Amino acid sequence: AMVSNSFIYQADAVMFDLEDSVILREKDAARRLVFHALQHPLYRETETIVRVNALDSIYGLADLEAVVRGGANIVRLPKTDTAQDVSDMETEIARIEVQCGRPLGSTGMLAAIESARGITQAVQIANASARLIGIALGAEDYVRDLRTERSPEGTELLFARCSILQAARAAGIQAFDTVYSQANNDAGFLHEAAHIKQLGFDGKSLINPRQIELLHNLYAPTLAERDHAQAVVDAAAAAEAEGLGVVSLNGKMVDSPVIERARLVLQRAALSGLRDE
Ligand SMILES: CC(=O)SCCNC(=O)CCNC(=O)[C@H](O)C(C)(C)COP(=O)(O)OP(=O)(O)OC[C@H]1O[C@@H](n2cnc3c(N)ncnc32)[C@H](O)[C@@H]1OP(=O)(O)O
Ligand SMILES: O=C([O-])CC(=O)C(=O)O
Ligand SMILES: [Mg+2]
Repeated sequence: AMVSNSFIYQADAVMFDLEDSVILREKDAARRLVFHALQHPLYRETETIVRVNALDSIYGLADLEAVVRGGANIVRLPKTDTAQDVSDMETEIARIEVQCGRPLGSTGMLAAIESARGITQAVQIANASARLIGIALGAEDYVRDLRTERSPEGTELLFARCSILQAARAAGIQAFDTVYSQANNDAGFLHEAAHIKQLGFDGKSLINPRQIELLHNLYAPTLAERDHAQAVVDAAAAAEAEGLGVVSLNGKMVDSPVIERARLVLQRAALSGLRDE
């Protein structure tokens, strides 16, 4: 049921999971279901990501064949520990693209880091392939590896989150935060989401449709913020036309970091709309 209607919820992307939310005896059925969903006309307008099983499992290669042939936009690698994991997956994706006649390089990749070993390798992982659109944290597996559990403050995840952000930004790709597992705890979700937005993450994996609007609303600027950003971008354009590097807007200096931030606000307004004051 979820596969047949998840496009209606207006998430930024829909991620089908073949890995840890699918029990072993359903792996083949799930793969077939996802293969067909990817080709359904109703998913054409949606960015599709599929989390496949790792290549060193007995399901990984079959998953990848179905997902690339089905035309997924992005393959999510679970439990990425090394840059080699990314390269191995990329080699197989390229082979399948050629074999099935898809343009070489058309399938993107997103590497989830879910272990202490992976976090130590975050920089190498983030630079392992030109196909990588981003890297992500998988916190449930990560805290298991650390021998702790998740807390509301997320102290135990701070090092991993900062490592992922640093590595992603240095590589020029996106950084995505992990799931918040309590689907009915809106306050807890919002607390964590505000924290990861402040750290600099581009977004977050969600497990339940109720979390979509909460996250969009958090990332969406207010009308005042959007208008201010527009004024900054307009002032910058006027300054550039006059050959000036720095300009003042209502007495405040507007230079290139301020302009970049204003562009991000406008981008988020376009993606997520506006939130109430
Ligand atoms: C550690 C990890 O690996 S996490 C990543 C893998 N796991 C997942 O992705 C889990 C996906 N999410 C879920 O299975 C469920 O949302 C749960 C188990 C967390 C909560 O289940 P429920 O309490 O039954 O969900 P809820 O009652 O809110 O569902 C409401 C509606 O949303 C739909 N829905 C719920 N979750 C999703 C989802 N992730 N994607 C699409 N639709 C969904 C339900 O089918 C239901 O639709 P309906 O009203 O048409 O019947
Ligand atoms: O990647 C995620 O956010 C979900 C996951 O597998 C984990 O937390 O271990
Ligand atoms: Mg995991």
